[in-house]
Amino acid sequence: MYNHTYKELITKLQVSQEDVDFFANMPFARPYIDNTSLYQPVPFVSRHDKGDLSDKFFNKAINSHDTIPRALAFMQRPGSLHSPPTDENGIDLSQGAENPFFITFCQIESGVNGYIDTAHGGVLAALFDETLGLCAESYRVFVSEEGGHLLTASLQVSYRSPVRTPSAVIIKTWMRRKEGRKWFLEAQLLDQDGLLKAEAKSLYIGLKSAL
Ligand SMILES: CCCCCCCCCC(=O)SCCNC(=O)CCNC(=O)[C@H](O)C(C)(C)COP(=O)(O)OP(=O)(O)OC[C@H]1O[C@@H](n2cnc3c(N)ncnc32)[C@H](O)[C@@H]1OP(=O)(O)O
Repeated sequence: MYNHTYKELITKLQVSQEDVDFFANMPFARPYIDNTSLYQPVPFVSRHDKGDLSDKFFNKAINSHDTIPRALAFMQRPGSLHSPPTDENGIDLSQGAENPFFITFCQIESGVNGYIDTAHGGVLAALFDETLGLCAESYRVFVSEEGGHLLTASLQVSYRSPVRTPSAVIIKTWMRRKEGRKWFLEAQLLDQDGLLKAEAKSLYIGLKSAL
């Protein structure tokens, strides 16, 4: 999977100041970038070239001026999240659409179009999968402190309204519940005006042994 652990990568890689400055000009992103925010910018690990053949889809194929030139990730500041409150079904009550655990902002250009001026649904599914995967990995590392990599077992996307290009979007992701090796997560993709564009539900499964 990687020659480094996710914890090493998210701790050591740098957040691009250019990406922060780019999204800081957008009103819908500013509350997350503000110093008083409950969120902190974290490296979008899969956008970084690690000198090997991992993450090529995100750090090369869709990392160009006419595809997805900018992507910026945020995570809830760790601290109050250990042993988060759960209900009788194991649902994490500390997270949801109003208080997602992991967020990404993406600038989407016409190089990922399907129809004219419209982002391809497969690319939106990939953005969901990656952000949900990073959410699950970050939760695993910083909250539940468990070992073992997670793989996508299923991803269900509901497309509510076309995503126009070029445009900037926010993808909010959160942990729903955990059952043994099975991690259930949810997500929303919204435009700059806060309109819901797509929703997703995913299942990640912790590997029994290393890849
Ligand atoms: C590190 C930073 C990067 C983070 C971002 C990453 C995001 C992108 C991640 C990916 O895109 S990964 C690539 C796409 N995914 C794959 O290639 C996974 C291919 N599938 C597999 O390798 C295996 O099917 C898998 C590891 C997911 C599960 O195999 P296991 O042998 O470990 O599972 P097992 O068959 O023992 O099932 C365990 C439980 O999960 C359930 N399950 C397994 N697959 C399922 C499925 N597809 N849908 C629903 N349930 C499923 C299964 O029923 C069972 O439930 P119960 O415990 O309740 O009985």
